[in-house]
Amino acid sequence: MSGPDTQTEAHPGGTETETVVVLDGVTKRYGEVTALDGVSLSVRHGEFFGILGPNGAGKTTLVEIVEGMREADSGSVTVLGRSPWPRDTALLARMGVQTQASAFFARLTAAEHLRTVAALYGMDPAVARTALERVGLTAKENARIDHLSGGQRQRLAVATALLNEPEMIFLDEPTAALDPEARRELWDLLRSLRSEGRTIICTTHYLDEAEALCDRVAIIAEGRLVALDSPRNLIRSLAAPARLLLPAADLSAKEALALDGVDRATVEGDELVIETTAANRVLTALGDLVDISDVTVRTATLEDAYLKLTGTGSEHHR
Ligand SMILES: Nc1ncnc2c1ncn2[C@@H]1O[C@H](COP(=O)(O)OP(=O)(O)OP(=O)(O)O)[C@@H](O)[C@H]1O
Repeated sequence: MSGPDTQTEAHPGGTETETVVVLDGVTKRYGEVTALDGVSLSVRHGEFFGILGPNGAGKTTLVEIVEGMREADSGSVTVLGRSPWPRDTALLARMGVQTQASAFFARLTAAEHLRTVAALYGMDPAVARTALERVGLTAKENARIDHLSGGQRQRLAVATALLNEPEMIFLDEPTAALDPEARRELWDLLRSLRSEGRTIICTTHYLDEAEALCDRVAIIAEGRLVALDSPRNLIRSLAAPARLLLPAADLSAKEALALDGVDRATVEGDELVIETTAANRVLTALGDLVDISDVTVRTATLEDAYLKLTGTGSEHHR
């Protein structure tokens, strides 16, 4: 369905996808600092779109311009077919912005907090109940916010973005400071929001999160868009090698290097680390030489791609 508020984008396969956000040459300066430097990108309807980048890269500035909270110095911005600046209340009603957990009314209960936020935005306070149900917090509706766990508080933060049943949701580091179990539970919730057909724009510092959730990821460094693709394509386009790990006692680096397809072989502690872009071929060859159950395969991750693109860190981490 292509309504009057959306634009369509032709794809090589011939299909057309609705585009809900279009940025063209967006630049933003704060005095001497160029926070965004000619960023052009588009976000498709219904996608989970990640924005990644080192601290100070310009992510918040980018999201705030899309939300209509900041004005770009130059370039054009279209959201759901409209300009977000100057603030457009009809557009705001179609967006949900996750409030930061630190912005909560800490002494209120979860339900009171949501009713207060709803009232602030002129919504019926009854929407609080639906939002609490949606994030699985009904049992905690009467619990004070300062008595909630970190995961419950983050769910409440997501609930604030759902009060107006928005078409687009903006999330800002939704799983910051959560333990692994709480993160995974929140990921399930976020996936279910996406499966309802909502478009989600999410900043994160966690590469595993982007890999697990995002359809596409924009990587921003020093105000510029350095990559935009699916996590899988980003990993593939950089041809980051897979690493095969096995006990150093099983095979020497020299023997490994003699195998077809091995790019590098180094001993790290008591492990032999083999790098290859032909993991299947090398594994087959290793099967004749060592007990294959001793071999651990680590395929390239978004983190490999990210470190290469942003020029930070070591390429040889695991
Ligand atoms: N209101 C402001 N006034 C002046 N400089 C600002 C302002 N907001 C951001 N900046 C600067 O603009 C640049 C981009 O900041 P921004 O907050 O957009 O980055 P970010 O990628 O969101 O960073 P982080 O991951 O640390 O939140 C930084 O150099 C920052 O110091």
